Amino acid sequence: ELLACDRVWINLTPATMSDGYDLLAPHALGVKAGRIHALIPMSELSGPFPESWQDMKGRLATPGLIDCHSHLIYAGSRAAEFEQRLQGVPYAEIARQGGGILSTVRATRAASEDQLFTLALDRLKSLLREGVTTVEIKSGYGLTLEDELKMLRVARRLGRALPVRVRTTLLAAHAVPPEFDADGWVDLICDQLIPIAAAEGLADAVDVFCEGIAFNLAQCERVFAAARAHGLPVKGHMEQLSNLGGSALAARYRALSVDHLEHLDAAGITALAESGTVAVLLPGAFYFLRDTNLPPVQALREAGVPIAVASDINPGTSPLVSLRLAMNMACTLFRLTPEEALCGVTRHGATALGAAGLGQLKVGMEADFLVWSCAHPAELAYQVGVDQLVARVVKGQETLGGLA
Ligand SMILES: O=C(O)CC[C@@H]1NC(=O)NC1=O
Ligand SMILES: [Fe+3]
Repeated sequence: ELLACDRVWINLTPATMSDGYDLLAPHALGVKAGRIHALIPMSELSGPFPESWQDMKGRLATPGLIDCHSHLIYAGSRAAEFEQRLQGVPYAEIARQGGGILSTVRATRAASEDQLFTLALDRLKSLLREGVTTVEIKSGYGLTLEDELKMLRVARRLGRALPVRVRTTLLAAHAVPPEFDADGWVDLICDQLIPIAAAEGLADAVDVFCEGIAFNLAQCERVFAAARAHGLPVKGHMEQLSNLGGSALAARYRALSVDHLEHLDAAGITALAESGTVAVLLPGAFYFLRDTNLPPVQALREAGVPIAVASDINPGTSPLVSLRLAMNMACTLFRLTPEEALCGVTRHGATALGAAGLGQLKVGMEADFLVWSCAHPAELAYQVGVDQLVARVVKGQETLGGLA
């Protein structure tokens, strides 16, 4: 089996993530045509081994990390309003002064595709260096037909430029642009933007911000129905600041995921358990907003709802460009275990993107895996800011060299 492989790594200690860590004894891992072709215990092999088989000396191996929720592409900065907020200026006042999402919208509309690409590239490289091999990137700062499509094109271009899988999400229902009222903007999303994005293959999913300051249940349902009509799966920013019943609506549309969930209730949890929708926790926004209303983690566990963790990188509520920091916060703030946090950025992160072949070390899965210098997988959520990657393999190709 191993002799048939394009490339072989030996003496790996795999955390397969197929059921919790599922930490195995040392194995050999063989890759063929970008997929895991063999995963064999070293105890079943006897040397001498071919020179080309790379000896990883017993080091920990995990699936590539999956950041299933980011707003990585944007121009401008919200640092000034961060400073104002810390000085006690209320959100409403900042919004009245033109701050908030719409200030990022103005800067993103004014930026060219090239400028947005260059700005996002550095953020994306930071994620890749800490082990992210798949990232979801949303639109949502253009808020015109052309600028939303521009953002999705930049996302697709990022996936071609770097050794990473990019999943794109149309989040035009992120905020109401100044030129429309909410219903008028939802009309354009449903009648023009979703059809074009689907026809041009620019969007892998459609997302909404279901909130009092954004779009109501009826408007979100119109967007979901239009997405379904064009064969696109849906997801939603749900129950972040209040409970409009967004998660139950998303479950009715068999959404891939619902995200944030600080105000999720029992009815929503029951609906998610029935639909198989993933609960994506975004501790970066909770932390940065100094929120105190915790998502119902224990109730989600008891209902068997899969829990994922993501960065929610965005300039307003989570300017924290690190998935491992999000893992650490999911443990320290939301009391996930390190094992749940790692599952949340591998197997469950893959499910939140509908990416069946990703997120586990198993024969037949995509050959996206990482080799670490740390001894135990719990360290990945425990420690932040230390470069511990020894190898980063995407589609069976070693990629760390290209990220220097
Ligand atoms: O403030 C921003 O720029 C985005 C806020 C961000 N978007 C969303 O739907 N929820 C959030 O916290
Ligand atoms: Fe978000």
